[in-house]
Amino acid sequence: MTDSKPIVAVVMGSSSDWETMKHACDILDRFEVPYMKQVISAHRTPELMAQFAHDARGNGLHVIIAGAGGAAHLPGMIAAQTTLPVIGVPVRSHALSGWDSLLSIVQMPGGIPVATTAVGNSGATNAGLLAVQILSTTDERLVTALADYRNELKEKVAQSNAELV
Ligand SMILES: Nc1c(C(=O)O)ncn1[C@@H]1O[C@H](COP(=O)(O)O)[C@@H](O)[C@H]1O
Repeated sequence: MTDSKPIVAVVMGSSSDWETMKHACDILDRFEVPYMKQVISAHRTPELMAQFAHDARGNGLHVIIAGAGGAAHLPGMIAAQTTLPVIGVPVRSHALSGWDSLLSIVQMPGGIPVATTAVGNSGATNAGLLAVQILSTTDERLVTALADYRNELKEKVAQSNAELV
């Protein structure tokens, strides 16, 4: 994380979600996007969640990434209280392998969107990338950095094909 004022927040329902949510932070680190990370729970800390959501735009945030598992109400409840874009990451649950997390996040009522990713680590990676892509609409440095990232993906595929023969 850089020392600049955070423009992305990565929040999660429990510290047990960190193993997943760190993948979003890895992307933000790579693209040198300043971010904050915090455990906030709609269930366990409802007042903190409401305060965070209400203050988010005024505090300079541009995008919120919210990860939660099980009855994953956190992304939707934050989205209900801010007009910033909210990206929801369904964390894989033990009991139901993340189906519960996914369905809790994805089925938002019309009017209050949450951009929902895939379950688990690659979902968190994509949440980080989607945040960077949103920020890139007003930041040319990120446009170039995203193009470099896509080229690296192509090179990795070419490399894996070279190793197949
Ligand atoms: N889904 C939520 C919310 C919420 O949505 O506000 N708060 C905690 N949790 C989830 O409970 C799971 C188990 O948490 P613990 O490991 O702390 O028992 C975590 O995946 C967390 O995201």
